[in-house]
Amino acid sequence: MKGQTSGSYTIILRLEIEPAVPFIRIANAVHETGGEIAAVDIVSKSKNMTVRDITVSVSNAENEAELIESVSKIPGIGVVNVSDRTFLMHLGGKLEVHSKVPIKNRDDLSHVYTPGVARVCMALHEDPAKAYSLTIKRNTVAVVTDGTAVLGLGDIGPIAAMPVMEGKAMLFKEMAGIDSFPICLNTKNTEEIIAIVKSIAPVFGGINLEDISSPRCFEIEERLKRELYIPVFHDDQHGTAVVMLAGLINALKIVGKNMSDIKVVFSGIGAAGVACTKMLLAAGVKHIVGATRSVGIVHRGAAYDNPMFQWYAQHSNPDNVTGSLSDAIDGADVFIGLSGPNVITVEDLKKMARDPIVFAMANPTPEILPEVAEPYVRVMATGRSDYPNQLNNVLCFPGIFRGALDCQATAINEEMKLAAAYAIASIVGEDELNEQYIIPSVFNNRVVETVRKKVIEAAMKSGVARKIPHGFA
Ligand SMILES: NC(=O)c1ccc[n+]([C@@H]2O[C@H](COP(=O)([O-])OP(=O)(O)OC[C@H]3O[C@@H](n4cnc5c(N)ncnc54)[C@H](O)[C@@H]3O)[C@@H](O)[C@H]2O)c1
Ligand SMILES: O=C(O)C[C@H](O)C(=O)O
Ligand SMILES: [Mg+2]
Repeated sequence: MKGQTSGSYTIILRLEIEPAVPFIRIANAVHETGGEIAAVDIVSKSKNMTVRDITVSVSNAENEAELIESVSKIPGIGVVNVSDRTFLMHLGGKLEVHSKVPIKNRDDLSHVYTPGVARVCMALHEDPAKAYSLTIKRNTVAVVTDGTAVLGLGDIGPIAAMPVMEGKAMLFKEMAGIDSFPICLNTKNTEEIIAIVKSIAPVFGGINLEDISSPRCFEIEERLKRELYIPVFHDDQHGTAVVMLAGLINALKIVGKNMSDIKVVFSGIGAAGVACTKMLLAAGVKHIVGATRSVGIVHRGAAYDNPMFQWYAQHSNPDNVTGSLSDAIDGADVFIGLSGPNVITVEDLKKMARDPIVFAMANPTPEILPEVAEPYVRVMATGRSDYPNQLNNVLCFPGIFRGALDCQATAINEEMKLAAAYAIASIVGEDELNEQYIIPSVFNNRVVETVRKKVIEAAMKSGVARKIPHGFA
């Protein structure tokens, strides 16, 4: 099946090629099945045979199978092996632990371990606050999941969640120098998760909850925030809301509309959808309508099992309309997707108000693909790195935790989140802003530093900072 290829789905075909076979035969077979050749390398060459590695971008698994079959049918070609670049990058996992102090001799050992270590233990026993200077606590964050809402893949369990959590830990380190590691829990029980996180908290300077499904995620976070004295932050709620608001602040400048006048439609009222709705209400949006696959448009008068839907009905949908997502989208200025793949169509987009803004943020497959939506929208964004305007919580969590850890904040509060959103939005200058550039790149090295600075200022102002970092008065 032909489709849009993606840099994130790349296979390497190792081929034995007889001398009589012209390379164009292979190139044609790849092209005709919708693949794109990214690189060609020679592995070995003899009189009778050349072995080459052909790196090809494909669109999906079906496309991959079709392409391999087509190439293997060419007379004089043997497919030796097919490897997947993404899988290769996961071999052995993506993280390891390094020690900061060399242990070369007995003397070193006697300081970092028995007997010297005992004196440090007793100093901490007398004053546990010294953990911030004498242990890894001040720079270490736990990435905690139960594997119930992994990206848009749903409840795939704690083991299958590992690659995402290792990825988050890598991003903490690479972007903000924060040490973190994945804690994937084999329980979905709210009380058990709360108890486990509280029990492991002594090691950590902060807790990043990740991919825990709603509505359990709301209670887990609320309770941990109340019962722990370190920042607890559910990334899918607040990281997403911060980045979405940053993107919307800039997108509205392009279309010349105000927060207070727009109608925003949400697909997905889970962790991310609810937090983004709360963020927009705080930013002055008055007309929000939310819909989910299970209950359609959430409205007053209906009885919902999910307590968050009751809250949502009270705080949205001013005209109390009923129906499906497709009904909700009529006349909307902004669509925000935090649900699942391909839930809206071009027909839905055609019903939107002038200059539609579409944030299709479900991962890995958005609510509508940019190449399908683009002719009908003014500003398009997704959560992915292979399209312009990547609205992904990675723009927030490294910087917001960097700031919180550096001032030893007891919490990450509303003021800090709002400050982070405006900080991210401000990185795109007025002269740079355009439909394809509403949000800075994840690789823009000003993001983490700008967010950190604004978050520390907000933490100090709102009274949650326990330490004033250098350069802040
Ligand atoms: N871009 C980002 O930074 C970012 C951040 C967080 C979440 N997300 C994406 O948002 C989505 C929801 O995440 P969450 O943490 O809120 O999960 P969640 O489990 O808390 O909520 C999921 C919500 O989406 C709805 N939904 C799920 N699949 C659907 C489908 N196929 N069609 C219609 N509705 C569907 C559910 O009914 C529910 O309301 C995921 O796809 C996730 O990848 C993106
Ligand atoms: O992991 C991501 O890419 C973003 C977000 O946390 C998600 O769950 O989709
Ligand atoms: Mg997530």
